[in-house]
Amino acid sequence: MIKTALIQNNITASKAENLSHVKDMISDAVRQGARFVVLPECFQQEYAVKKFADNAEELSKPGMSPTFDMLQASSKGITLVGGSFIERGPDSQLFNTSCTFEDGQLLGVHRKVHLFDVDIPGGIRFKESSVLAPGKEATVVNSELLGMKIGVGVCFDVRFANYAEHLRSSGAKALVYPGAFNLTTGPAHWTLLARARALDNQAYTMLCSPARSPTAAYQAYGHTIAVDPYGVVIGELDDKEGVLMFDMDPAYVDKVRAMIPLEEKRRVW
Ligand SMILES: NC(=O)CCC(=O)C(=O)O
Repeated sequence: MIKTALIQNNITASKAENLSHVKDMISDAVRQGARFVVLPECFQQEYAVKKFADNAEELSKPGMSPTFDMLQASSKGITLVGGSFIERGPDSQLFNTSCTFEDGQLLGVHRKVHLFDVDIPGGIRFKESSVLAPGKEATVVNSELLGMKIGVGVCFDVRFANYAEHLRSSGAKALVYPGAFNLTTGPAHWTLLARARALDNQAYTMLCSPARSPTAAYQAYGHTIAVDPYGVVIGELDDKEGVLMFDMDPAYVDKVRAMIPLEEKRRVW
């Protein structure tokens, strides 16, 4: 069994304060036995197009990313999907980037592939692509500590069934999406998408959101959720700060895949 903690943190206007707070939340979860920890999308800054460039950090230069450094230091003895933060890439392009660490080592870097561009009258308008560039790679990391492969996407990536299918066919037994849905699409689609990705791929599926901040321009939906490979919701938070802890059993993935052998039956059209 893998004790897993999905952290749903409050976000303030101070990046330094957010980093220190999340560092403490990770330490608490580890003290409670967590071996696998997941953080939300943009866990250290407000999710707002106008604020992306000011908060961007370069990964390529040692010491240039306080977020990278905090995540690396916090991953001692555990596996950590470090939510996401805005990365300034080698050509000054900005990416919404998720770094996964294991015991101080960087396991993988996922740059959000599908950017969140929507226009829902009376609901929400958002255009990530006005400032961010899309990543090009799918990301599956091989965790030695957990003895399994984990597929990583960021938020809007969860809407694309073919992306999740690619992660599963690359060996992932768990699909992890740091995310920050909103009050329009959250109630409509968040739980449905988590269950759909889990059921289609017979994989543990986790969507990890920041808590809702009533004063922020972008109201995150919260509702961090974990679903098992049979499509059953293991647990879901409300919109307040909290930690969702549960046990993940990689053998249960094999069991579900053996009981309902979708891979064997799959036909390509
Ligand atoms: N941060 C995001 O990608 C938000 C995605 C979202 O809210 C959606 O409805 O999709």
